[in-house]
Amino acid sequence: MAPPTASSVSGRGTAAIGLRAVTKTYRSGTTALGPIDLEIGRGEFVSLLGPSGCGKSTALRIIAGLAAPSSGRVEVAAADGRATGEHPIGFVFQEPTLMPWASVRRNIALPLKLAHVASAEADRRVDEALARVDLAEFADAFPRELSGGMKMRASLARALVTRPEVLLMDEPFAALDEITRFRLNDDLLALWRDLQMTVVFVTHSVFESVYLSQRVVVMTPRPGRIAAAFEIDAPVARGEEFRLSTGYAARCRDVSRALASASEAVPIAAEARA
Ligand SMILES: Nc1ncnc2c1ncn2[C@@H]1O[C@H](COP(=O)(O)OP(=O)(O)OP(=O)(O)O)[C@@H](O)[C@H]1O
Repeated sequence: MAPPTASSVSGRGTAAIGLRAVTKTYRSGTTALGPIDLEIGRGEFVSLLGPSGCGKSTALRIIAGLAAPSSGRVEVAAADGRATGEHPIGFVFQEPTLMPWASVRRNIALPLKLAHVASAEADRRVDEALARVDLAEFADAFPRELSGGMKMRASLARALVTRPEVLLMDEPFAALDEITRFRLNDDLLALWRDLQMTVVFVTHSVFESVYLSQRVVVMTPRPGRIAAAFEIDAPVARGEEFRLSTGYAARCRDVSRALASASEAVPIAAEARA
């Protein structure tokens, strides 16, 4: 596994992430991605939306430095002066991937333990992360004692404990029921505003992408390219009122149409070959 990339994009204004003509072809011969050019501003909330298998996770893994691009360049800006155990990038996966034999507290502390953070400081930061995701009361519980939504909160806390500037989320709420998903959407937006992180959020859901994002990037089927991008020019503070508004419905319709037309743009023969 390649170490996470955190080279500077200084000189590009407020960009946090830059993908320049990035492609990815796996050793199996599958071309998953690109070329993709994408710039994401510091503090921006961007969703990558596309059909299954279009390369969304691949793009996220490349940004995280968990996979290398086959060609092109990836730049992730990171402020200098990080303390031990801090990391510019946090990653939340679709599965909470908690250690079943360890308490919530020990699961969240894991990245700090791996970074040899002193235990008093680690305890302080774990407490802070637990409070942020509203799990303080469950610090000593084991994952099997948590609901799906709580497991995902624990997974989110584990990503926050390293105080990332960029949070990458790969369909984190896809397996949750709708009520829990809505609640976590709102909690995530509150965290994003409070912590002023840059968030890149992968989802299949048009509704979720429009609700959460400042910008929705629509991808084509594999190999994933950018088919369209939509600025969601709604107030940063969203909620039930936004979800029920005609503006929200209209934006969802536009994004949905773009997604459908991006999918139709791929010739059947090319699809069959891919
Ligand atoms: N490690 C790998 N080796 C070979 N092929 C891979 C690997 N990872 C992903 N792929 C292939 O690359 C393509 C894109 O996969 P990726 O997981 O990035 O898509 P996705 O848009 O995130 O899909 P989904 O929405 O279903 O999670 C798929 O065809 C997948 O089979």
